[in-house]
Amino acid sequence: MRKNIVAGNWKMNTTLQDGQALISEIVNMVQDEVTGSQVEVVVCPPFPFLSVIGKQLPQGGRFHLGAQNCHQKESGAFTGEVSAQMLQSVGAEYVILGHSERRQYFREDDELLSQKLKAALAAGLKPIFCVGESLETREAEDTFKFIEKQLKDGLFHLSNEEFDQVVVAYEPIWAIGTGKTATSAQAQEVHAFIREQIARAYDAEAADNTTILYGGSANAQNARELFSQPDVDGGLIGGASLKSRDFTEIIKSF
Ligand SMILES: O=C(CO)COP(=O)(O)O
Repeated sequence: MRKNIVAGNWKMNTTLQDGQALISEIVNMVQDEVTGSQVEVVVCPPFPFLSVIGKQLPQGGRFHLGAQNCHQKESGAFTGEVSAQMLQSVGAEYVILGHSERRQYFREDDELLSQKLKAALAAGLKPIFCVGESLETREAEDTFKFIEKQLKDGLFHLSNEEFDQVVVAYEPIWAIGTGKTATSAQAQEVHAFIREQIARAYDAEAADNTTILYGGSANAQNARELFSQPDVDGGLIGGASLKSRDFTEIIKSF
């Protein structure tokens, strides 16, 4: 079902102690200040903190725990890796897959991401599947073609039932960590396009029910404008999710 979600991707930041202090501030501020709106908050700390941070989140409310990656296999001799089932067992409900940093630095391609998606879904996790073009692709006016291919090759192999569990995040690479946010019109244009592709691959109902988040230099100043767009259902926030006041303001932007 389509929801409003603000997700914080901490990436490889904080110590456990700093992360605990951050989340306790966020929880307090959100509980004091965010009233009425149904926005769901997903916190995605690094693997070693998941269990501890998860326990700090008020249960049964708007807060949910997410991970930033998972391995494609259920278990076995894969030293240093973390399975979807492990994440589920420590309380994660979501997992980010296909982030451009993983595609770029860890060479995750559509084939591997398809396997990771299957593994996440089999473990009962909800994937937050990221797509997004580089500056070069945008300047060559190939954005739509590129996004269409990422969706087709990485995501649309899922069955209707599987796809129901997926949140899509549009993260233009040129906007990530750069301070260059997509304008609300640029975001809306691509979000509407993604929804159209979902309607084609599945049906209108699936398209209407899919939550599509925007990510890339979203902050307390621009969130309201971005979230006011009809096809922008929330944000996947990097840098600003590490500052309790900024993150709370973004949550309040609905
Ligand atoms: O990559 C992002 C979230 O996954 C966005 O990062 P920034 O908000 O730091 O640009």
